[in-house]
Amino acid sequence: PVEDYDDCWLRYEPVEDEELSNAYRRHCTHAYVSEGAPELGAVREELRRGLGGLLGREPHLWQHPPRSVDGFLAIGLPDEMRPISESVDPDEVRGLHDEGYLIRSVEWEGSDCTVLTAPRDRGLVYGTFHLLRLMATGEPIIDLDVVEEPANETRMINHWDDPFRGSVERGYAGRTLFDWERLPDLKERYYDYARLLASVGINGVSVNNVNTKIPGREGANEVVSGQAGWQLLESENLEKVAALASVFRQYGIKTYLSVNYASPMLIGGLETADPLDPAVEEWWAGKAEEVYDRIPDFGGFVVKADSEGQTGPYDYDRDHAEGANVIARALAPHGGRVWWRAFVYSEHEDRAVQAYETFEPLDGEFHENVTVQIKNGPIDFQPREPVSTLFGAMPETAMGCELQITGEYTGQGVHACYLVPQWKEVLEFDTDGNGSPVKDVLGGTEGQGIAGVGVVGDDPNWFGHHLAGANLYGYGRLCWDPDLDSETVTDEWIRQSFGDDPTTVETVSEILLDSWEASIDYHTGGIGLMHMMYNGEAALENHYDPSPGEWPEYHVADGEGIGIDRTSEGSGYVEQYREPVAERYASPEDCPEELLLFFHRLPWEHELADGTTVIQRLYDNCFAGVEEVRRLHDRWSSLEGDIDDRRHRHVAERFDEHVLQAERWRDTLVTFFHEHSGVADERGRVPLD
Ligand SMILES: CO[C@H]1[C@H](O)[C@@H](O)[C@H](O)O[C@@H]1C(=O)O
Repeated sequence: PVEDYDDCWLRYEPVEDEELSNAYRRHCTHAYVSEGAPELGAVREELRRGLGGLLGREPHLWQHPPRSVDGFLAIGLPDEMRPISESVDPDEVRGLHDEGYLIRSVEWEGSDCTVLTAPRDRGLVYGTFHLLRLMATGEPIIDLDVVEEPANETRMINHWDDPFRGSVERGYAGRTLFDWERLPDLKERYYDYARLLASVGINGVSVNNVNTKIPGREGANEVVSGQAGWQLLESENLEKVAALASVFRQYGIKTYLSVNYASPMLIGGLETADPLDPAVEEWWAGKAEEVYDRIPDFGGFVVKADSEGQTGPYDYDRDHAEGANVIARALAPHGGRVWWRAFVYSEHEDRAVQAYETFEPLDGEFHENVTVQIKNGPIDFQPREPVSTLFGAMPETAMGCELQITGEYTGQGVHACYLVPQWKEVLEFDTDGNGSPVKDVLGGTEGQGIAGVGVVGDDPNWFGHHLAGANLYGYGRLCWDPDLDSETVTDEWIRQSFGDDPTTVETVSEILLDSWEASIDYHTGGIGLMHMMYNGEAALENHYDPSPGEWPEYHVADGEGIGIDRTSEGSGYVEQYREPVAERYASPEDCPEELLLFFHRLPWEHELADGTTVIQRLYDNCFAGVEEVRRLHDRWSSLEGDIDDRRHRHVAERFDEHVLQAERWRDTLVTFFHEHSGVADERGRVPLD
């Protein structure tokens, strides 16, 4: 059966502005696309779909540059499209990053020629999407002089899909997109997914959950009925992965696999997975050989080890460098890389200090082809966290920043919560107060980059919530260019997804850009508290509902006050930051208010800079968060009739739920704060009636 699903931001709606569409037709009705690599097939396909939609007729694709037309597109590598490419300096193109591209308007034999060229085929794919994005957002395409290069080498999506169960851990958009039972049979949707990813410059996908064994259900190394994620590495399942890789490859996307650290035992039948055991070394080398025989451009392995029930090198009293390096040695001959997750924590008074204590001492110990994948914050994708101390602490190690695109702690696809402003805050964070922002620590270095926990599922709208699509779009754009501002990225997505009606663009932009701060306010009180969610067995409420009482160690609320002392008097976490960052966080006066109770334990009546007490600020923020959600709800309602009914109604219904759920968070938190502080709200709202 033909699957019916959204085109998302690749809708290519007809250009209504006549003058604009005439200009586009003059330059794009004819296109010369050089032969070359599989990626060129993707380029042709996208030109047909894009120009077909935008201009109402498919482009005339030529095998030779047309001389009988006023204008045309010329797309190809410099050597493959002489003499046209001579109108662009070949050294300039060769000097570009491998994935870079150049789009330049030139005159060629009396015609207006728009040249798209690049050092490698992948750049032509990105350039084609750039050109179509300009047209889909109503931008002129005359006098173009675009030179683009990605800031981050690796721009990856981590799927937390459980292949054989078909579920997606922390997924809120239906079941896994990949039909693992039917693979290697391919579906059209896999190509459309690859198009979406390539259109925002994503060049890596790990296809399965980092929890390759279901924690708690399987003894460390037992095998239970029904296949699990780790089994994708088994020979008979590799053809399924290879099939997906063949789709992604056409769009310049490398395929990665999450593997279980005990694979030598689970799959190889060995007695151990000890990284220093020669038989284990040999096993990984053999397995890597087998994988690359089938997938020559395989990206590598993502590993969650010694974390939340997943086994790891600690089982053999080995450290994480020893653990990662045995796999890295197996991948090195094939150009593969290990993305080794630093999400390691266990019984410790302050969870925040652990990743640094575990990995900082290992700086420089990892092989060159190991990337330590670090979550943006020290806890776990909370609405707002301080930035992980590791980004300023491992100069001799390739690092990756792990962000969460799916909204595990920000409303799980029911609430509208746009995370681009959060990611901007993370990437702009200055690790040493001396101009070393995370984006520069990560950018431009082989093996470094960003990995985002995926958000798609097999829902027709892909994301559960139509507005959640903006998160995947924005993630890709920021990975490519972290200097882009939130407003620009947001505007692009809205125009490509909902058209360019000024009221719609302005309103949806406002809703998206204001949603994150609102989410922080009603989920946390907005001054540094976090991790107050339900964590019980009831899967539906898990991390969705409020339950501050469940986590005393994350707020230590009592009759005296609230907050965690992470200064040198307390857990000492603050000392992991470099000066002068540590000094600023260590002082309650200088610490940014939005992180105050993460670093400091304060009396309820402690006065903040404007004289408001801590408790009153918590009340005010929780109420303000709900007021803001109501306002955004009404803003969306006002767009009825401007946006198609199907999507407008879907989002409107979710906003109804969003308001109710935000009220539940507010009421639970303010009651919890009141019960501990005994301080009533100056505005008479708490205690609640
Ligand atoms: C994949 O497991 C996840 C787990 O669902 C989630 O609650 C937490 O965010 O972190 C884990 C991790 O990042 O490994």
